[in-house]
Amino acid sequence: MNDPIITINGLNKTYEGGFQALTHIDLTIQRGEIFALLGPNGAGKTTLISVVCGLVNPTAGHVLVDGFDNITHYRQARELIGLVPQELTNEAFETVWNTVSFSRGLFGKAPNPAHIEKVLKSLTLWDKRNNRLMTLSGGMKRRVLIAKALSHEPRILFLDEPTAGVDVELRREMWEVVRQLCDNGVTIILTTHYIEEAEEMADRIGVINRGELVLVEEKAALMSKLGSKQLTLNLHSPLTEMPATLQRFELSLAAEGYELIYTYDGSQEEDSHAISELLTALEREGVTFKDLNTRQSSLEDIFVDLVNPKERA
Ligand SMILES: Nc1ncnc2c1ncn2[C@@H]1O[C@H](COP(=O)(O)OP(=O)(O)OP(=O)(O)O)[C@@H](O)[C@H]1O
Repeated sequence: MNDPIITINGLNKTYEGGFQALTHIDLTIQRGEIFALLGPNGAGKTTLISVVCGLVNPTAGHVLVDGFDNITHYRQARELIGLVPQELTNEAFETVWNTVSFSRGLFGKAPNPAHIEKVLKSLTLWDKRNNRLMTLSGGMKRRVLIAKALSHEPRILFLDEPTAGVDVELRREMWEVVRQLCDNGVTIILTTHYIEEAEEMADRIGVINRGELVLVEEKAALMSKLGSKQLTLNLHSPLTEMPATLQRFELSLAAEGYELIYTYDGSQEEDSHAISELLTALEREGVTFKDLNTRQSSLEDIFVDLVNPKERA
């Protein structure tokens, strides 16, 4: 698939005061995908989407939105984008219908009640269309923000931390809404610091840390790399070095020699043979253990390694 809808080239952002929030970001978003931008607090996620949406000026670099430069052709580029901000900023006394219709007007689009109706129905807000926003639950308020962002029929939707601070049920509901939008042909870019959210939702994942994009990969490829497993044996007595007869196995020592760690590809048939061979070799060598456990590496391991490499060293 190579049908870019957003192309970001050499983007830098230094805020007044000298803080560099983005460092040379190159990124292409494909039409129709769900792209998750994953990063810890303060990594630069909001800055990046604000630059792409034309709300913050870059210090250097370019952004093309479906071929339109987002500065020289701001209006055309912006019209293609819907942005769901992080904070709930709704007009408390306004009705759902009026708020969403008004948002459409802000883009200079002629009223289109049929479109507003479709959006409200798709977000199960139709029954609430005459309710004032202050009377809605938190989940409904979030859906109103999405409805506002979709009111002018954008082809790309940015969701900035769509599920920050919401409960599990509402998170699942938001995921479902996002999936449906994607099924309707809207390209989705969401920021999150929940690994689970990126894992659940995204076709591709980009990891941003301290203003740098440190990884961009198809989720499926990333997950297949995560197949590796670790078997940890807690030894009775520590090993100071690896016995020669064990060197053919992929072993390492930890916890001052009290832990023997065997790393293997959990998806292979041969692995089970290798494990029994290892256990036999240990017995011959007189290496005994009091406990053992296995674990599978996760996206979280990769994320922690990328974002904080020293922590796990
Ligand atoms: N207007 C500004 N002036 C100066 N520094 C700013 C400004 N806006 C953001 N920053 C700084 O830029 C860095 C990146 O902020 P940004 O909001 O983009 O991060 P984020 O990844 O979205 O974080 P979070 O997950 O907490 O929302 C932070 O260190 C922040 O303090």
